[in-house]
Amino acid sequence: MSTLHLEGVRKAFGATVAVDGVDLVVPEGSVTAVLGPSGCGKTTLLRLVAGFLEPDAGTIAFDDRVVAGSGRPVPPQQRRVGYVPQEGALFPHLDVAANIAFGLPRAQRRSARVGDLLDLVELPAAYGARHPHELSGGQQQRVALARALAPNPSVVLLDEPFSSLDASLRASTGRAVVRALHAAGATAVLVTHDQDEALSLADQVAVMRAGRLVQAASPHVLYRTPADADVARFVGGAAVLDATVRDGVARCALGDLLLLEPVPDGTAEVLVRPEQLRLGDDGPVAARVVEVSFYGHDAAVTLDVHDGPTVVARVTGLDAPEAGREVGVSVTGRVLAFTPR
Ligand SMILES: Nc1ncnc2c1ncn2[C@@H]1O[C@H](COP(=O)(O)OP(=O)(O)OP(=O)(O)O)[C@@H](O)[C@H]1O
Repeated sequence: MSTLHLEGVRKAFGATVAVDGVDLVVPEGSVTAVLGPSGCGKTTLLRLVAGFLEPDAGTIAFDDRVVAGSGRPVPPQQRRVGYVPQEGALFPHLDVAANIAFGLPRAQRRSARVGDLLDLVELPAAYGARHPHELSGGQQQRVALARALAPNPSVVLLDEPFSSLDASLRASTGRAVVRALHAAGATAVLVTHDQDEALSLADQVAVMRAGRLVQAASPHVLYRTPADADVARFVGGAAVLDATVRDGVARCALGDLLLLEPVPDGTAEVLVRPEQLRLGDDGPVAARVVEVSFYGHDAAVTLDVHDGPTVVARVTGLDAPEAGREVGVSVTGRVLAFTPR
């Protein structure tokens, strides 16, 4: 496996700049999720790494081996890239073992490697004799990963691999796939527009917007210190409130809040996450509960702050108030402020 380096990578289709000067490093043996809304350039980025497209500018390298951007590009079949598409694209007429072995040199096709790969993706060896239509969608995606890992690729690329699965299968398949990637020591890029998937599965999340890479960081850092208010809103629930900052304190509709990182005095926007809001009778800010989405383990409570905006609090299911109630709101922990650009 290799460390993947992208430097100044650009790709336009006519007047549409799909990928606009992207710099990104995916360290060897780690998983990076590329996260962004539809049309922001995620798939184009993946296709550039795979070699299905050539960049207009910039370089792509696997360790110090430049595969695009300097002289003749290395063709896809010589890049040693494993590709897992949205729906497994398994060969329906071949059994699972033959599907996995397809990517191996002929001499190795009957070796124990197929069994090892089934084991790696946590499927029983007996499944080798099944055909794809005898597997669930999640199992098919695991086979697709096993096939991609079979020839020991330098980099594994996964293009929205769980999007066709229902919610419960998506989470468990995602975890199994990431365990298999880590066990194989794979360097992987996972494209997704699902923030929960990106935060819960990846070592690094790279957020794209309109072709540009806006921030690449660990899930924890991204959630806690997003680069700007738009990233904050895109990654997790967020209330972004107008504020006035003075001496490290932001005054806003939710009271006087301490800042996580200093910003200059003056106008700013502050980020308050739903789980930072506490509801009770004695909170300093008065609000009315307008809606409660109850999920059992927790609940999303929509609040109309008196003389202020509508915000959402996330509380444990046991603490969920009833709609129509008047509550007092307080904010726990420090908040991040963004100054106007
Ligand atoms: N072959 C192409 N010809 C022309 N325009 C293209 C081509 N491929 C992509 N684009 C455009 O480039 C932009 C980025 O597309 P891309 O498929 O990379 O986005 P995406 O983030 O993967 O979107 P989605 O989540 O919907 O798959 C879009 O505006 C798209 O219309």
